[in-house]
Amino acid sequence: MKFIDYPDSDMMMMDLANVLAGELENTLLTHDFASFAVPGGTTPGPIFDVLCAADLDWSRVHVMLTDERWVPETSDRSNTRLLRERLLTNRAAKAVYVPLYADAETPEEKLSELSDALAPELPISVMLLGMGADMHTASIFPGADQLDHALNGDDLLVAMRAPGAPEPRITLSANVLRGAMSRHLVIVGNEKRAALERAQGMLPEEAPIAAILPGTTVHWAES
Ligand SMILES: O=C1O[C@H](COP(=O)(O)O)[C@@H](O)[C@H](O)[C@H]1O
Repeated sequence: MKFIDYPDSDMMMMDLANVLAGELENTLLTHDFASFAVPGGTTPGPIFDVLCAADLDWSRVHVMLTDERWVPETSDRSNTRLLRERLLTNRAAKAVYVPLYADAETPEEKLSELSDALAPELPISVMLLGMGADMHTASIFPGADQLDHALNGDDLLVAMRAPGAPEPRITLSANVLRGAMSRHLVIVGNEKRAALERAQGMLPEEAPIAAILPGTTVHWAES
């Protein structure tokens, strides 16, 4: 794991957006398309605001979420909504979007359909992850009903429910996350830094982020 400590989060978001744009550009030099996985939640919005204006051939960038909350796009909790409002806009409006949500009561009903659409996009070319203070990443939560399946199974996508998540989730499995050619984790604040430090001495069953850390570049700013 490589750890980069930034003077402030504005600088971090700007720098990281440029790093991600550079990696996508490099991928497009040698591949027909680049697959790009990003988190939802409260952290990545400012990165998306910069990245969406990057001068890239976005029509060859396939954007997907690392995980989704099983709520319609009209909900404030929808990660898809965040993406549409802040990443898939400006120049990046030309990107191909690979959904992790479809209209159904439960994620299980759409798992096989969404997995089939995801398979041709793998391995992920460039990935950005987030992390909660409880050490979950994507939607792989400590205490989740399908934790072992998400950490150790071969499926691409896993549907799960967890005490720390107010709604059902769908998440890329640890296997898919670890397969990404380039892996970045972005976190802000001392609470998450301390959680990350603790996670390094823990099993993935207690601290799911630990399953993805080897080979990942961590970007951190205090505030
Ligand atoms: O629920 C989620 O949480 C994590 C962390 O979110 P943050 O608000 O603490 O940045 C996020 O990475 C994940 O995509 C999201 O669904």
